[in-house]
Amino acid sequence: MQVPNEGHVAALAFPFGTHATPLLTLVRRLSASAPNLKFSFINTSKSNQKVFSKIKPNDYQNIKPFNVDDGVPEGHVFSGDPLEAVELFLRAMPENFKNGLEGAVAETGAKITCLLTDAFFWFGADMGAEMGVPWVAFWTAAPCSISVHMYTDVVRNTLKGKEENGDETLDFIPGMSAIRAKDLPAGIVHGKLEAPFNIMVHKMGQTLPRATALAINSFEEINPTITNDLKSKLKMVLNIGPFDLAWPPKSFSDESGCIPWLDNHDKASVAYLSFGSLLTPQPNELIALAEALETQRVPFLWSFRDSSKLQLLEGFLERTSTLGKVVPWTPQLQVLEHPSVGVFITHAGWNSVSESIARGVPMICRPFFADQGLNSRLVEEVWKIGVSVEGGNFTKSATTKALELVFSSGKGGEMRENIGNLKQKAKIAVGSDGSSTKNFTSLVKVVAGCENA
Ligand SMILES: O=c1ccn([C@@H]2O[C@H](COP(=O)(O)OP(=O)(O)O[C@H]3O[C@H](CO)[C@@H](O)[C@H](O)[C@H]3O)[C@@H](O)[C@H]2O)c(=O)[nH]1
Repeated sequence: MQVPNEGHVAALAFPFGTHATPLLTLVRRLSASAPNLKFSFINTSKSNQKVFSKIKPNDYQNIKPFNVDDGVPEGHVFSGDPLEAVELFLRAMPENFKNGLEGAVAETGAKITCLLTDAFFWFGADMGAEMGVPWVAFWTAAPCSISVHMYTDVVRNTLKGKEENGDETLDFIPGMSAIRAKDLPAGIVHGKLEAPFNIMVHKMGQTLPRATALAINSFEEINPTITNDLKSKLKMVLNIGPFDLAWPPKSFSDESGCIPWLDNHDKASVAYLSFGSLLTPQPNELIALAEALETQRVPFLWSFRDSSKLQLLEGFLERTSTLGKVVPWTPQLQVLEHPSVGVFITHAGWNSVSESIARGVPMICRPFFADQGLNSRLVEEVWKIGVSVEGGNFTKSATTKALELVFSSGKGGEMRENIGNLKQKAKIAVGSDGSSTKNFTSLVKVVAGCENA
């Protein structure tokens, strides 16, 4: 493919959760495929520091980070509500990004030729149109979750007056017959529909048909019906993942010694626990989870990010010091790759689910918010590669039951077989002739402005 000598791609990042990291991964891959193009990565200073600190300067030579206002007023004291920082940022949008774009143009001396944004940023459609450049939206989660945001009005109209216990299924949407109203993210039929975040994702669903392309960190074969339906509604749908299989990181750090610890365990015997970059379960759930692990004598490796809550596990930590290992952060990809890991106890954030699929590890899901309920339902009911904790939260009995199911029942064997098959499909998708590889080539053409080349 001939890539033009000029071009300046501006990437606009959502600075919360695991959003900016996959966008930067994508930008790095694009810049490796189109080294003649300039890339500006526009994000808050805090998030830029975090995501760029994980990579070496050599790995982003033609990518320049630019900082934008995070919307936090001077001297602001946070209340402790995790959504507060998000809402302040949403209020600062899109003006902060407009300033960021101006700064990127002024400093590089190159006008923008393509706008690549987190799909949340519905205003990318107008910005792209004003600049006369393509708007490429990037969805960091599964095809299923973008689909529910596209169908929000249909779901609201169809379920109006019917929603009693949340068991109504979305069988009126292609590929969604297993999804129940109660699996949906808040803001579609339940929760505060007028909350700023929910307004943003609603607008996103309405605006995406204007995007030149939608790139997704997934692969077509995982939900072909949903992907085909999206293709019928959008100009170009490009599943280009799973990223961690397509472009595995070159190195990793294991400061807490997780891998040597796993080396000392039997095949498929360990439960790995992590709840992503944002969450820690409530104290009663942490205690119930710990009790189940201890009683079942399941060796465990626990990524426990909020050290202030560790005191809740006093006693347990001492009693289980030879059974388990609790660390502040793990090299998750390498952990899931390790043959000793037999199950992943997860909040079902999309990156975690996708990484577990790509490494063939069945899951026990305890979803909290956003797309996590949908992902858990897909894991349990559609792909049959794991189970959700009964009753929706960790109790000792529900966790014990889930552990027994995965480790000691025939169903656990079926889950391992099913996830092995899905893993193979993922590998084929990112192989030289696979669907994700071909889609990525199409994306490079769009971003480089030579989609007809
Ligand atoms: O000890 C750890 C814990 C996590 N991770 C990594 O952190 C990421 C966590 O991502 P994810 O599982 O998606 O969780 P969140 O950080 O909670 O992700 C937010 O963003 C996701 C993508 O949009 C959504 O699916 C989630 O619901 C939302 O909470 C993964 O890549 C993990 O490999 C580590 O490397 N080590």
